[in-house]
Amino acid sequence: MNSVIVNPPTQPIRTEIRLASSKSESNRALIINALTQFKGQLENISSARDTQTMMRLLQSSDVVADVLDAGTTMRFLTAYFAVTNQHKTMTGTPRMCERPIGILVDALRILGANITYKQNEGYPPTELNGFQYSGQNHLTIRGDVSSQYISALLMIGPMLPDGITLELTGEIGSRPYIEMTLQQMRAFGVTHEANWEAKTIRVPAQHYTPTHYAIESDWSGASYWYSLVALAKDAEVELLGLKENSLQGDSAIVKIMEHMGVKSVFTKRGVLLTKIPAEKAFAWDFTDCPDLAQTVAACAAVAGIEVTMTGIESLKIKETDRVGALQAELPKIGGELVELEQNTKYIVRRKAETPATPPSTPVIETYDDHRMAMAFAPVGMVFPVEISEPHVVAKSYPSFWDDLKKVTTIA
Ligand SMILES: O=C(O)C1=C[C@@H](OP(=O)(O)O)[C@@H](O)[C@H](O)C1
Ligand SMILES: C=C(OP(=O)(O)O)C(=O)O
Repeated sequence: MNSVIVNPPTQPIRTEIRLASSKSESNRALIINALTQFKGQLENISSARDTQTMMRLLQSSDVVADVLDAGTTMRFLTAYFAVTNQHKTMTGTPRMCERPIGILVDALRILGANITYKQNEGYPPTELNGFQYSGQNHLTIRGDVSSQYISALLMIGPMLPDGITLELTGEIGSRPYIEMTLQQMRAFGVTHEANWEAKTIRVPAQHYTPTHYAIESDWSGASYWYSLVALAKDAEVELLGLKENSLQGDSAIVKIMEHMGVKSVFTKRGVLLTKIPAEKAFAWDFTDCPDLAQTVAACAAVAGIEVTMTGIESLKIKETDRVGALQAELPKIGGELVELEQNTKYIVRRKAETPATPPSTPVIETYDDHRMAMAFAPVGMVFPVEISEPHVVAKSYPSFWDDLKKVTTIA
C-alpha cells in the first residue's frame, strides 16, 4: 500500500495496547549476549526490523553485512565485528551511507582495528580487515554527534586486554542511551565507573556473565499513543509492558505530555493514559530524548500548543533530516516549525488564522522515516490525514497500523 488514511474515531476510545518491545534495549542485549558466546537467554526481543536485522547479521557468515537503515545495528556491529576480528564489509541503505561513522572508526582504529572506507571518508560502506590490539585504550571522543558510537565502544570495552576509558568532549547528547548501555552491561555482570562531571567512563577488562534478560516495551513507540490521547476528544488507553523506572530516556514523554493534556498512572501491567487540561505553551530540551521531537511537534501543531524546542541538533543526521521533514510537512496540518536561533532553538506552533480542519485531506510524506509516519498518524484523531509509505513503521514498530486499527478506521 502506498498510503493509508487515518480517520477520526466515531466512538470514545477505551483500549489496551501491548506495545512492541524496545529496539534499543534489544540491540544492546543481542550484542552483549553475542559477547557471552550466545549463552544467555533473551526474553521479549523486538520484532522491529532493526533488531531482526541485528539478529540475522550476528548469525550470518556472509562477508557483507547490510544493516539497511538501522543506525544502532551499523554502529554496534562495526565495533563488535572489529574487536572480534571478523572481516566484514559494513553497508546499508543510501541514507545509511550518508550517516556519519568517522568518530567511531577513528576510535576503533586507535584501539587497533584495521578499517577502510570504500566510498567516502567518514561514512559507510566500510571494510573491516582485522584487529590487533594497540595497547592504547584511553580514548577522547565527541559526545555531541551520536551516543551510539559511545555505546558501541562501551559494550566491547570489557573484552579488551586493559578495558577501555572514554573521555567525552562537548555536550553529551542522548545520555540516557549511554546509561542504558551501562545498565544492561551491569545486568550481564560487567562493572564500570562513570564520572559525569568529568565526562569519563571506565570499563575494566572483565567477562560478561550469561544472563536471562527481559526487554521492556518501547517508550518511543508509546509516545504516539500519548499524542493520540492528547488529540482525541475522549480517550483512555492502557499501554502494557512499560515500567515507571525505565532504562529508556524516552519515558520523558510522561512529563512532556503532562503539559500537553495526558495524565499517566502506572498500573501493574503498564501505564494508563487519561486526558487532563493542556497548557498553552511550554519549553522542552530534547537533548536526552531526540526521538520524541517529531511526536511532540505534530501533536503541538494540531493541539495549538506552542512548544519551544531545544536540543534537536542531532535530528539532521537521523533516518532523514527530521528538522527539514517537519518544516515541510507541518504546514499541511496547519502548523509550523520556526528556527529562533540557528540550529539550537526552534518553536513549533499552529499557524495564525488556520482553519481547524484543512480544506482537503493532507498527504504527509514520510521520507523513509518511521517516526514521520507514526508522529503524524495521531493527527487523524482530529481530521482525516493521509500517510505516505506506511510500511516505514517496520523499522521500530511493525504492528503500529494494526494497533491503531483497534481505535479508529484506517483506509
Ligand atoms: O542508542 C540507541 O539505541 C539510540 C540512540 C539515539 O541516537 P543518537 O545517539 O544518535 O542520538 C536514538 O536517536 C536512536 O533512535 C537510538
Ligand atoms: C534514530 C533512530 O534510529 P537509528 O539511529 O538507530 O537508525 C530512530 O529510531 O529514531
